[in-house]
Amino acid sequence: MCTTGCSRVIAICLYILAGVSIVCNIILFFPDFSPEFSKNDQITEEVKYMGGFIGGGILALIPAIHIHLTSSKGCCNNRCGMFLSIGFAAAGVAGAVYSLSAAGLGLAKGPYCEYVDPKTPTATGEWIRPFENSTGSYLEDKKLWGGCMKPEGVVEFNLTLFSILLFSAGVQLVLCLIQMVNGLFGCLCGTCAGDKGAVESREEGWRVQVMGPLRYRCPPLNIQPASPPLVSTSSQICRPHTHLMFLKTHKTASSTLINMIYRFGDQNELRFALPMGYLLGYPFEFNVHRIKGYRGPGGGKYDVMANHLRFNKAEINKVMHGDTFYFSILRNPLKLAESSFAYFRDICPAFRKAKSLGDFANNPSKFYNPHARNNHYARNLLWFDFGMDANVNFSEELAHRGEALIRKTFKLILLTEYFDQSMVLLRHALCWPLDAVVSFTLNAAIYKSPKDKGVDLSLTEAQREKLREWNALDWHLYQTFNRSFWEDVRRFGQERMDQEVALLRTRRDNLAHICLRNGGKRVEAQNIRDKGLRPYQCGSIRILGYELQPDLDNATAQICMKLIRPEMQYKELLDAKQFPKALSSTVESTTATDENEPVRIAALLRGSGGRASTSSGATGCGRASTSSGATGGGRASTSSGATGAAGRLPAVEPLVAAGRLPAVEPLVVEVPLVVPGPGL
Ligand SMILES: Nc1ncnc2c1ncn2[C@@H]1O[C@H](COP(=O)(O)OS(=O)(=O)O)[C@@H](OP(=O)(O)O)[C@H]1O
Repeated sequence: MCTTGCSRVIAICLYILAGVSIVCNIILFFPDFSPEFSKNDQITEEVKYMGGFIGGGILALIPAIHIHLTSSKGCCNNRCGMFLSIGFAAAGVAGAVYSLSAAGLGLAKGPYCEYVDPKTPTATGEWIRPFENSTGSYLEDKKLWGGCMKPEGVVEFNLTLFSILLFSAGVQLVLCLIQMVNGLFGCLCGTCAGDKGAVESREEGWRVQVMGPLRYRCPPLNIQPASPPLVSTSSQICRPHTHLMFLKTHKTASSTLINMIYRFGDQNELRFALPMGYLLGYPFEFNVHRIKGYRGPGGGKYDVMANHLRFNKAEINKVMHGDTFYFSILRNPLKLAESSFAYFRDICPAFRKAKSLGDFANNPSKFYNPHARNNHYARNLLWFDFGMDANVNFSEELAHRGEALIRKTFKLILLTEYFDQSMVLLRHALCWPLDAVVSFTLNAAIYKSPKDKGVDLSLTEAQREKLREWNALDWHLYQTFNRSFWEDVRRFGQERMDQEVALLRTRRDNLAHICLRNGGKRVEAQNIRDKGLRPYQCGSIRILGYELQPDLDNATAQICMKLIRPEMQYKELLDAKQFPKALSSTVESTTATDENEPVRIAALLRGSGGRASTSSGATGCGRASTSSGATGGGRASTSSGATGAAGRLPAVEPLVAAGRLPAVEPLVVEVPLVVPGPGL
């Protein structure tokens, strides 16, 4: 029997015994079943102590109720409930001892009665406790009992009821002691329900258990967390997550990540919350009306939300499933500032006014107007993307509050600098196959090339420090989530992590060898022959892409294309798939452009060589709305004939089957998705 079952048996026994004790104690007030003797104060002190009522009754009932709750679904069927049951059981022990003592004394001293000594039957009776000093020996000599004239049969009455009380208090004592041990086991080892009943969150190392209107605080116990582990073990059976919300933070490798998410969703027919253009209302806080085709509360939930948006939990909740897995990625704010400075320089006034990143770092406030449009790219950009006010002064309290808010919702925070380790954690958290998280670095820029005049990103140590201070809220997030990240890695196992990272890298090398020209050397957009594979260019910075190996057969080309298809083209492909009738003109007519989004993608998709013109009045690199220039609703054509038509493209298995790619052991998947296997 497990701890829960044991609790149930104990609770039921305690209920019965408490009831018996209360009834016996009450009856003891009425010898000869008459109220007369109580009225005349002709009952013993032991009855008046009410050991059976208070000790064996009330003090046993309270633990019984709690112990019962630990055994049934609800508030207390968890480690915390079990821990508390130890205290309740201790109260039960105290009650039982009290009842036991009162009953023992009552038995030993005998009843109060009108007594006539049997040796002198003619004498008149007097109200005394005739056996008070007999230390219980009167119980063996029944002849003495006859001396008690009134109340009639009081010795038997006394004997029976106190014996019952004595017995039940003894059993209660044993039961409560057992529950103390059982509670300790339940607390250390978990209940049969595996703590499912509790709604738990972490707060300063204390676990808070919400129990209806009550809140229990349990001391931190040095035991494994009761919640399921973040990562699965290789032998664990798990079910792939298909409800995802990825907060696509800026300049953090989020385009590489979204490629994986697109691939997986595409492969498994997931429903995406797609933007009308390329942003879900960014930089304004997310609002459900930014989702293309949103039909109101009855329009059903989305499986995946991943495009750039400013986080707004309440709105996101309206359209995402309750079990959605929230995750995001952070980057060292200094590296992020370099990337952001280079990429957003043309649209962010604070950056534009500065001669170099170092110049900006020397005195950011000189260049920064918090009210100017697009200046959010210049300060605490991560904090801003998470939906918080990035312009407030740093304080420890604020930083911790922001951190706590993020922790409350986001199950996993990845790090750009440890991208491969992040992918291992992610794939285990999501129960995805290895191939679903193999990727090539997308959206990478080349700076400091002689051609990139004007983008000087060099920093002195003092300037670095100033930038850290300027982005203090982001710096706090990065540091704290960096710590948790490595705690997760430690829990996962460093050796296991190293093995999986090596496997992931080998897989990437294999795929690069098969798929990519020059073994995966990155190429400037205008040199990519297949115009559909040219990445979007922003401002004066060069964003690199890849070329496919020439002479790939059609099936292989289609597999490989998915890995390097730039974000916008992939989004258009998914859009065309999800809104089949909304090809070209229809898409265009139903698409409202975000106020802040420039219209530049058309040139890209038409294949103008990558660098989008800003002459259309476009104000920035915010990923424009689609246009009729999107070939076939965004179906980027390729020179190799892999058209990327809307519909499912083959996964990597054909490459494995053909012996070109080694097989890898997948996680054991409990329920296969629509299409089992790697999500390429
Ligand atoms: N796998 C991997 N590992 C490490 N770094 C990577 C990876 N993939 C992309 N990147 C770098 O991420 C930067 C682009 O970030 P985003 O794609 O998030 O940018 S965007 O906000 O969507 O425009 C960009 O950084 P910079 O080159 O410094 O600008 C990319 O090089």
